[in-house]
Amino acid sequence: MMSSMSLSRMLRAASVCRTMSTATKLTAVEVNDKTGIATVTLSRPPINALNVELLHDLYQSIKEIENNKSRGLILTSSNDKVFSAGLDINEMYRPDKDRARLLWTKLQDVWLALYGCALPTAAAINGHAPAGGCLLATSCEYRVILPQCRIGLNEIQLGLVPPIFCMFNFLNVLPRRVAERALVQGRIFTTEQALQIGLVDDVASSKEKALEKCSQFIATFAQTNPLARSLTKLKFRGADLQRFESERTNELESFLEFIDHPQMQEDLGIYLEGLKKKNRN
Ligand SMILES: CCCCC/C=C/C(=O)SCCNC(=O)CCNC(=O)[C@H](O)C(C)(C)COP(=O)(O)OP(=O)(O)OC[C@H]1O[C@@H](n2cnc3c(N)ncnc32)[C@H](O)[C@@H]1OP(=O)(O)O
Repeated sequence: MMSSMSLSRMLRAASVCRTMSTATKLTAVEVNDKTGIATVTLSRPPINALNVELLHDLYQSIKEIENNKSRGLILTSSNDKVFSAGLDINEMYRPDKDRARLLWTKLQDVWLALYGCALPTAAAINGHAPAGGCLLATSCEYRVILPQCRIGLNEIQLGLVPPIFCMFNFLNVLPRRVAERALVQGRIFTTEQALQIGLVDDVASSKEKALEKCSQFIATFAQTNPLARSLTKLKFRGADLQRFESERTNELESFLEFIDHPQMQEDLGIYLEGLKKKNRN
């Protein structure tokens, strides 16, 4: 039976949170009317693998939140073990070429929207965040992770060359030599290691506490002029955004060329089979 305590807590929560009108299917957007902070929840079971549709919905959600002048954006996952498994490998293995083009373009759009977002952004990393999952988290300004998670940019272990925006994200949060070594080794870090090197800012014992810490980070800007804040952020990130724009077409073509290569297809097939075999054994 529900206690009166939990019922009143639910009623309180219901009165301050509203779902955004155009919330889409694979991302749920909830705005807290008291704080003005919007939470975007990745909701593509089982592991939030980033396919064309999830990337599309995520892009729409970020833009909608930015246009609605929320006070900040928190990114999290509906899965209690996985924040995001990164790009959906099925979109790259024996791909439909038009769809692969769309996948990469949408990944670029999401990076641009999140990395260049005018609002304060934070990630409540409530599960593993390999590859594209880590990319999303490190596009934000602040990260809180849960215990026993794994996070990192392991693209190189799949034979994929990390795109330039992976480099920008790592250079933005890690010392240069740590960033370079992590990328060339395709390192996946434990929660403790991620905290120690500064890949994440804090650790929380539950998703709720992680969300709370993210809200507290965003609240530190309550007295700051929002325009001055966003222009300062863009001054820091502007050179990366400009370089990205000048290389985005080349990066798209190299990605398509890369995944078209027979050896690459063989490697991706083996990797995917390895992931599936793990569950059969
Ligand atoms: C050209 C440069 C590109 C750079 C940009 C980004 C690239 C990428 O993101 S590449 C993707 C790299 N991702 C990974 O290497 C992650 C692989 N997955 C895992 O490590 C784990 O699945 C996990 C830690 C994310 C979750 O572990 P667990 O909770 O134990 O879940 P399972 O491993 O049992 O997975 C469930 C189910 O999902 C399939 N799967 C996992 N990851 C992916 C994926 N990225 N794409 C597609 N499918 C994936 C896995 O095979 C299982 O399938 P079934 O056995 O059929 O249930």
